[in-house]
Amino acid sequence: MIKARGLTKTFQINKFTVEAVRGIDLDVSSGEMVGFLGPNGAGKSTTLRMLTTLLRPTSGEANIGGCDLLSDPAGVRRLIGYVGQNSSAGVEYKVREELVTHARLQGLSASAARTRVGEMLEQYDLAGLEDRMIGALSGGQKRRIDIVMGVLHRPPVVFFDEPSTGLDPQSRSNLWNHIRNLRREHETTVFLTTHYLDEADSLCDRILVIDGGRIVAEGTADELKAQVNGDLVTLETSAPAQTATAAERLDGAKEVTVDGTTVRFRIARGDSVLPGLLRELDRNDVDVFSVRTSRPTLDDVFLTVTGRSLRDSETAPAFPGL
Ligand SMILES: Nc1ncnc2c1ncn2[C@@H]1O[C@H](COP(=O)(O)OP(=O)(O)OP(=O)(O)O)[C@@H](O)[C@H]1O
Repeated sequence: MIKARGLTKTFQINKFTVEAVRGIDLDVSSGEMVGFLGPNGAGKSTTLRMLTTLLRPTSGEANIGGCDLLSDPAGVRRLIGYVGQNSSAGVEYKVREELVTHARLQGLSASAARTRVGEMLEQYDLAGLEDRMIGALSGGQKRRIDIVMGVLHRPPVVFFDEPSTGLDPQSRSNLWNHIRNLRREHETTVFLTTHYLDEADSLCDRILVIDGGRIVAEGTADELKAQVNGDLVTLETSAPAQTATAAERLDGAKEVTVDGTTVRFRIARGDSVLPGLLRELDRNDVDVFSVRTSRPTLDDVFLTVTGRSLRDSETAPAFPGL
């Protein structure tokens, strides 16, 4: 349903060149839900804007449902819905009038537009708000209006750009249910960008990790987690240096780090090696205040494939191409 080969986008700002997207290949099947995960400035929105015909690629090719991005942009637009980062709904309009106008622009007749908007308002828990001004709605309600605007015409492919940014946890989980329903009810293909690992983990069949304009990892959440070697063991002790030395001696222990009183390391089957380590520390009069083992997360995947944590990357340079 979505196919791209060698997609690139280079921006020229004065004498600087920003290589925002550096050759991306994509194959998304019909009905698949794919997450495009990466830190700020990784190239997610630029890729999305190219795939939705909002931005012309510098090179490469792509098609959506068989319609070529460059030679048939109108065909692409008929097949897609796009929910951008910023709301496109007019804040000074009433909910129903804005949505009906939007449905009419999508080619629905006046009566079909009214019927469709009524159904969507029910479905997206917006019934009763028909005559409220959009500007006076809550963040979660506005986000649901954005989604309704993106899917009113029942497109087979919907692109979401960071759908839940700025929402509280309850609104996020509510929004996720609406995104899941799109596939359940209409077999919609969903392609979404996010920097929330839990969002990608919870919603997506497949995750593409993008960093510096390139796809650096790809797979299901489980496949990606399996690339990270071992569980993360975290200990708080009275003698961190001694604890780190003991951890380093364990067969297969990796990435041993000390941070204050906290010692962390990775090892396969962390639960089974801990008793021996704790006995040794006890024999050496080291007090252990707490112990935790955790299975790899998508954050660990990001760290493994890019060498940086996704959170640290929030402060990554704005111009990775330089
Ligand atoms: N119109 C533009 N002109 C110049 N540079 C741009 C433009 N749009 C994006 N960039 C640069 O391209 C790179 C990729 O930006 P992009 O918005 O695609 O990243 P992103 O992964 O979507 O980030 P975020 O999570 O912050 O939205 C960044 O370095 C950004 O500064």
